[in-house]
Amino acid sequence: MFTTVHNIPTVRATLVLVLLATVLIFLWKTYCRFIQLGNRIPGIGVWNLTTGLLNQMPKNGPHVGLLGFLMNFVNGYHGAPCRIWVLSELCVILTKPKDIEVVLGNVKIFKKSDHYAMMKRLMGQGLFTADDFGVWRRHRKIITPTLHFNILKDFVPIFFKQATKLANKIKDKDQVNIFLAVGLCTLESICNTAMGINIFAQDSEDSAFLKDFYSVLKIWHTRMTSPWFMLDLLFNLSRLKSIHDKAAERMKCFTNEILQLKKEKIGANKSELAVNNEPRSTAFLDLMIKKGKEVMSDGELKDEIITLILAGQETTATVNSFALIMLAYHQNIQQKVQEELDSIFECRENECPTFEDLQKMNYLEMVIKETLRLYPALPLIGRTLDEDLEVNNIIIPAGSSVGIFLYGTHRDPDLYPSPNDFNPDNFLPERQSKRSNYSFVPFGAGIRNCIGQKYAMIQMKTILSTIVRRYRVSPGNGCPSLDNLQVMITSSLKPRHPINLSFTPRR
Ligand code: HEM
Repeated sequence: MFTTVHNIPTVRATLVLVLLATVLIFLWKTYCRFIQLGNRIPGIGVWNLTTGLLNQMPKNGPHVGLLGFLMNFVNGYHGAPCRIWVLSELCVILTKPKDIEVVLGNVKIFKKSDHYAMMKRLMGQGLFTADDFGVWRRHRKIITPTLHFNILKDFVPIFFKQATKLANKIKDKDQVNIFLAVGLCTLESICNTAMGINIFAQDSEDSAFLKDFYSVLKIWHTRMTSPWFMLDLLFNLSRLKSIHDKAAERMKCFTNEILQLKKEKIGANKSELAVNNEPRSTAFLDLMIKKGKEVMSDGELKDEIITLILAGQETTATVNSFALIMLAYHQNIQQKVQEELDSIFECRENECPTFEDLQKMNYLEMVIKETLRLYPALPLIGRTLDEDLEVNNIIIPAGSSVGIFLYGTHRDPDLYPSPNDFNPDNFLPERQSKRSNYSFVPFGAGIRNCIGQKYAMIQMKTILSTIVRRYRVSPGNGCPSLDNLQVMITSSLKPRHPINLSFTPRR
């Protein structure tokens, strides 16, 4: 009897030890399997994040930094799936349409990869970075109708007003830093349409929201171009973190103020929901408050508005700017765009396009698509796998990240002849129909595809047509030939150096 009582703690300790050993053996076996499967995929390992990665990032050539590294890397494997071990993390890069389809066409692959963590600090559970399927699905259901064609139609005069402001600013300048000028125009457009307010970004660069917005983007840029800051640990110890977090907090407070103002107006039963005397009863925020009263909390609404602003501003600024650069360097293509616009508008000089006018801009649409092919605003998208996945006879183990390098896909010579040349004819209907849907994925694909693609196309057509109707665009100083154009990944795709363009009035 005495012996048995005395032995109980020993038996318990033994059981705990056995359990612990079993768990450890299980984890070890899983990890060994993860490493074995990872090593079966052709590729490289990066064991030294600072100099190891930096040495492999090209400083010269058309694609620099991480973008250049990825281009060289996938070309080395002729587009077949290839892996990079970054310390103990496994990332498999895909570029071929049939491989991309396996990932983006699979509704179960929902989670974004870790490289979205930086954006998640600001966007939280907003659609772009959400990792909770239930929250994402509920929000997507509420937001999708707010981007319906009938609502987007009403945005054309807003885009036109901002494009005209941009066109007027250009008039007085000899050289225009195109990314800066277009970025302010798309920021104002998205604040107008998402929140129903003006931040006067194009009138004065003093707006607090504008400064915080650019401060956040600059820090994202620094993180994407400095491998040591990609590590959360080092970033969190740096001064940049507090600058980032303070700017992000102020942006959230600003959004919250707008939200509360609008809610008060709805509470007071005022039909006019505008702030800043801007009549915008169709802004996304208004629609989400009205529709999602029961289902979206204030925190969720804030995340979604910040998400729409960040996801909608940078991307459209990038594509509009690259499209103008391409037109400047391809005068024959610009001529064709101008002829198309002249035939649509005839003598309606400087009038706002109607929605029907936009539908007739077929050649401009091909120019935009070709720009999206060569310069996709988001060149790399990623997912985390919860389960093993077979791609092209290779097993990618659960726990890995999959990077879809769509910049590489869009420049694959098997899909596009002379892939680095700017040729809108690539999007003639007969050529397009011969390619897989997954050979052109600037807006992603599958359940997490871009919710703003129709918005983007309408906004880009309005802005570009407004500028090209008024001006002949040509290369500015400092970038005499396209051979000097170097692009890189920051938060989105950007030229390495500022690009200036000149604008000569047509009439
Ligand atoms: C030329 C412009 C644009 C491009 C190239 C673009 C590209 C993309 C891509 C590639 C994705 C998928 C990301 C992934 O799979 O991880 C995406 C998602 C998203 N985009 Fe866009 N986008 C553009 C414009 C916009 C605009 C104007 C808005 C909002 C008004 C917007 C809002 C979003 C949102 C909310 C998501 C996340 C959707 C979800 O996960 O449910 N985008 N975009």
